[in-house]
Amino acid sequence: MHTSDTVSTHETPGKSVPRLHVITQTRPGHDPFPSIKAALAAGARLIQVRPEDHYTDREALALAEEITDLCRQQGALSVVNDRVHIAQAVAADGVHLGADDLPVDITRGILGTSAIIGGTARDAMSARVLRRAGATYVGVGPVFPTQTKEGLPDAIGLEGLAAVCAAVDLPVIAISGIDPERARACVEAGAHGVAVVGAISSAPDPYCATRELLAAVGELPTGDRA
Ligand SMILES: Cc1ncc(COP(=O)(O)OP(=O)(O)O)c(N)n1
Ligand SMILES: Cc1nc(C(=O)O)sc1CCOP(=O)(O)O
Ligand SMILES: [Mg+2]
Repeated sequence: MHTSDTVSTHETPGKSVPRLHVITQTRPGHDPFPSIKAALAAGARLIQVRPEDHYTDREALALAEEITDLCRQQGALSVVNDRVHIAQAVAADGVHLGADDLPVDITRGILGTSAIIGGTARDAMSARVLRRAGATYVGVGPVFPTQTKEGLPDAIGLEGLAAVCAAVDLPVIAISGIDPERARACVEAGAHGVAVVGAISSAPDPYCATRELLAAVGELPTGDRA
C-alpha cells in the first residue's frame, strides 16, 4: 500500500496524536467554554480551537489563549484551526489546515518540527500529498452528513474513509457527523480517531458524551475502563 510513497512520515517529537479531537463550537449564540471544560475534565487530550470566520483576530487570540491555558492545566494539547499566527502567538501545540489555508510545508517551516500539523484530506490522493508535505495527521471527511458546517461535498462514508486509511501511514482522524457508534465504525475502518463538534457541544451532558466517545476510540484514561 505504501510502496510508491517513499518519503518518510513526519514524526512530531514527544507528541502522539490523541484519538479524540474535540472542536470548539463558535457559531453565533454558542459559548464554547462549558462543553470544552467538561470534555477536558472527562479526559479529552486534544482540543481544536476553531474560531468561525466572523471572529476577528483579536477575538480568536483571546479564545485560543484561554483554551490553550485550560489544556495545559489538564495536560491536554491544543491545536488552532486555520490561523497559524494565532497558534504561534499562544504557543499552541499545533494547527489544522485545509485546502484554503497556508500549505503544510510552509507552516512546518514557520512552526518547526515539534508542531502538530494536521491537514484536511477528502480522498487518498490529497492525503498522500499532505503526507509528503510533512503533515502529522490527516483529518478526513465529511464521513457522514453534518449539521455543523455548510458547503461540504457529499459524504464519503465508511468506504471512502477506509480507502484513505489504506493509502497513507499517517494517523487518520475522521470528521463529520460522528457519534459514539459511528466513531467505533470509523476506527474499525482504519481511522486512528475522530473529531467532533456537535456530539459534545450539543450533548445534554458533554462530560458523559466525551466519556462515551473516548471509550469508542479506545482512549479512556487508564483505570477508567470497565
Ligand atoms: C480534524 C479536522 N479535520 C478536518 C477539518 C476541516 O478543516 P478545513 O477543511 O480547513 O475546514 P474548516 O474547519 O477550516 O472550516 C478540521 N477542522 N479538523
Ligand atoms: C469543521 C468540519 N469540517 C468538516 C469536513 O468534513 O471538512 S465537517 C466539520 C464539522 C463537524 O461537526 P460535527 O461533528 O458536529 O458533525
Ligand atoms: Mg480550514
